[in-house]
Amino acid sequence: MVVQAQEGLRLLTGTAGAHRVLIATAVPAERDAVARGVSAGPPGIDVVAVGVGPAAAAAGTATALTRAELAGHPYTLVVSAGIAGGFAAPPGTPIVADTITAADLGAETPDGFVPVTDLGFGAVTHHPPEALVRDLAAATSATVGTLLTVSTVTGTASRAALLAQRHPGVVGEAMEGFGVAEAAASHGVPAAELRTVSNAVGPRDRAAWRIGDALAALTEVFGKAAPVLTRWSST
Ligand SMILES: O=C(O)c1cccc(C(=O)CC[C@H]2O[C@@H](n3cnc4c(=O)[nH]cnc43)[C@H](O)[C@@H]2O)c1
Repeated sequence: MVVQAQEGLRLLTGTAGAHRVLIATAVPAERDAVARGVSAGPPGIDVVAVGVGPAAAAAGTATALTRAELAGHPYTLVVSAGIAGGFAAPPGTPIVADTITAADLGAETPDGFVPVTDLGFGAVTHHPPEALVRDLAAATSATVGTLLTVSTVTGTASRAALLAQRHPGVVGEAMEGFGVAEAAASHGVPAAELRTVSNAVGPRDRAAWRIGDALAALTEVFGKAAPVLTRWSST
């Protein structure tokens, strides 16, 4: 069911209730894959496509959160979802973030990259609730680790190696997680990130992206995750 629509923003499968989950994807194909997965599960989960990149993700997520608050049925949990590049995991693998980090939010200096937090500004990392990460990983068999948010898709082996060295425990990169988490934090709502791998992070080879496999896996993963998300958002 389409609850609300505006340019580039559609909410699906929603019901009004005390506890509601907002899932934010980048593109409509990801939204539809996730919506197929959660449609057989418990009610109270909305899926919205917010656009590609951290800025679009933050704006779209904040808009959906504000609308829900004004309508008197606020969200109690937000999830960034979609496909992702994997650092070691093969295509189709589910990955869940215990750490959501903006990998390129900072300054380049002669001594290397400096995150904005070291410059005295803002945040570069969000930590989803530990119990939620554990429960999602158990339900979906996802690999747990750091999910990076980048504004530029990694396209060389040297950049991939640099990110892996800078972020021990990294499992994947995508382009929205940090924006979604920033919007959630500004509304006092916990955030998580759950994705499936479509490609290896490294030398650019768009023809090797297994988008169909990753989207099919996304549907399966969110079918398993839906009861966890609903249960967790009501505790
Ligand atoms: O072309 C299609 O049919 C299609 C269907 C679904 C999704 C797409 C995308 O291109 C989604 C872009 C989205 O994917 C994330 N992503 C995936 N791999 C990476 C990566 O290696 N590095 C960074 N981001 C990646 C990202 O969140 C994009 O927003 C196309």
